[in-house]
Amino acid sequence: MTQLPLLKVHGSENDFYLLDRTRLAHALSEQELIRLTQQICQRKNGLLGGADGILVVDKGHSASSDGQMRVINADGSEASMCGNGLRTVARYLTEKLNQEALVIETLHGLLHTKKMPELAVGIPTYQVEISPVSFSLKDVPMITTQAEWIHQLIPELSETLFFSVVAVPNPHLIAFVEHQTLTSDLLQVIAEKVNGGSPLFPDGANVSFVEILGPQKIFVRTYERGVGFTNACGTAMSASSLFYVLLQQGQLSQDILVLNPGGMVKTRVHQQEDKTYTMDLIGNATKLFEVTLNLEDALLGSFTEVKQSFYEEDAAYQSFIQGLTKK
Ligand SMILES: N[C@@H](CCC[C@H](N)C(=O)O)C(=O)O
Repeated sequence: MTQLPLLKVHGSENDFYLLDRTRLAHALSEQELIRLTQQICQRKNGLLGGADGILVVDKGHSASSDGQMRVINADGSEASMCGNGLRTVARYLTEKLNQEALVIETLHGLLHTKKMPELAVGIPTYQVEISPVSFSLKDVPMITTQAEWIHQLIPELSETLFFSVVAVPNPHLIAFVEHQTLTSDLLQVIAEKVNGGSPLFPDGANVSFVEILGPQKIFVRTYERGVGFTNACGTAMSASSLFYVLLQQGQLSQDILVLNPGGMVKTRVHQQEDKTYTMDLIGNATKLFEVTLNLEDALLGSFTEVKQSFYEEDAAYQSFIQGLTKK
């Protein structure tokens, strides 16, 4: 019997099982990892309410990294980045290595993370770098003769919404909308087209609607590739902040308050000397519980012999988000 220790975490209630590969006696194969993710993440029949994905922590390959994060979406596909997930991995490695600033290896690069002052009492808070940012449609990919797609109609998706497309480095489609549209079914309809074999988006993409709430204050609702509706998507909130600065009234290098169905984060958009952009994403990194599974059972979708221990810290996050005003 192979024991599998997992830690359940969330960032703005975008929830994950964190799996530290360095703690495993049995090296998981890629097939086992995908199967495990598909089994435990199911919302109905998965492990203790399921999850949006698995964050796999490992030693980094690069000598300048403090560790590595891989992101497996609930459907078993691999994502190049996960902003909310990276905050929780930053916390995990910060506590493990006793080091407040880290460099974490992701599929497309080394990203800086650091422990920050708490957003509110009892809420562990971390800042992560969102980069590299590319407007090139080759990096999304989006199949069209254009090089970039900024604030333009995509008639195959909608006759009225203007979309902007970016890779940060995972792919995002962003549209600024009115409140009524934000809460309508349209986001799901469009995201299902984008992720349902669209010839324009062969790898699918994350799709977000953004409502401007006031100066430096937006609300982002996201339908994630490989997951579906999520409480929050860190890279989507960062991409939305970028277009808020480029297309609306947002200010470079100033805090933007980003509300989402799972709470809030802060972002900052920076332009570097070489004219490229990077974003800071700042928010909670909350531990929910630890659980030990029997791997063979879990691969078959059976979670009857789990051992659990709970953290109490989510209560502080829940009372914090109760007090957030959305307008
Ligand atoms: N929730 C994440 C993004 C996860 C990956 C996404 N589903 C993809 O396939 O690109 C975040 O916080 O950024």
